[in-house]
Amino acid sequence: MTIQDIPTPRVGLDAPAAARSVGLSKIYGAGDTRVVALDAVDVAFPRGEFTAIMGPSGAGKSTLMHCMAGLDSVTSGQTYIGTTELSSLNDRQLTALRRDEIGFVFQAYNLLPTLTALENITLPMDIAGRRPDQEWLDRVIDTVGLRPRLAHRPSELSGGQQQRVACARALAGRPEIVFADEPTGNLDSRSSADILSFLQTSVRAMGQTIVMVTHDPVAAAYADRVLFLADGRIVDGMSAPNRERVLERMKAFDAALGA
Ligand SMILES: Nc1ncnc2c1ncn2[C@@H]1O[C@H](COP(=O)(O)OP(=O)(O)OP(=O)(O)O)[C@@H](O)[C@H]1O
Repeated sequence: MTIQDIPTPRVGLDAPAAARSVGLSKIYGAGDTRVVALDAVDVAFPRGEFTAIMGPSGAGKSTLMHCMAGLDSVTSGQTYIGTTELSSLNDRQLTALRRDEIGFVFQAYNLLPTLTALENITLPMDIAGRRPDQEWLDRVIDTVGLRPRLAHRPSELSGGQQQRVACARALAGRPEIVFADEPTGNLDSRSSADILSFLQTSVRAMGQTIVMVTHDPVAAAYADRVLFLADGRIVDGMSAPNRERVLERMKAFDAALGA
């Protein structure tokens, strides 16, 4: 595989993207400790699509998500959620945008231990003073299969159930986009499959946009497309992935990088 074979993801205002970046670079440190974590990345995440981001450790996957979500500042370039350019916002506006437009799912579920599952799910809306859309909330709760557990606190739930609460919380406010950083990283295969099916259903049946970082070809196969990152650049892409093709591509990729 050569760099010329690599399809460049389409970036343009004509394609409605839930989020996109233009020339996004992120440099940590300076001098001897300088690390180019992202190197002029152009990427677009179209609405209603489930994108998996893969690549070796240190490739810049988490940095890309954090910059796209306004959790980390960029060194140069622009990031957009919908049509809003994040650097144009002040801190208060950025906090509101993160709360209202973005859902997050992290490996550590970040649930509040004193709240019930339902209270955790609706917490972002409660903080924002927004009433949940009950029909949508019911749909999310039923899709995630948590109705019998809504009154339970996180400590009374299994890891898989806690992650489902985290997913439901991310989706409950109908955000423009959900960023999930290894959402199934520490779950058994059955719980992982449940979570991934739920994320996939939320995209296919409810039109959600999801970006998920994963190391797992099985998880990536639930996505509509996989983007491969290496050394802070998007170096490859794959539509309609399946486990075998993703594994093959990862091997080819390792060989090319090792060459
Ligand atoms: N706060 C920071 N200060 C300095 N360097 C950082 C910081 N955060 C990340 N880096 C560096 O930026 C690069 C990209 O890191 P990032 O966490 O985005 O990679 P990743 O692809 O998510 O890796 P992994 O799969 O191991 O989680 C790495 O070389 C990392 O060491």
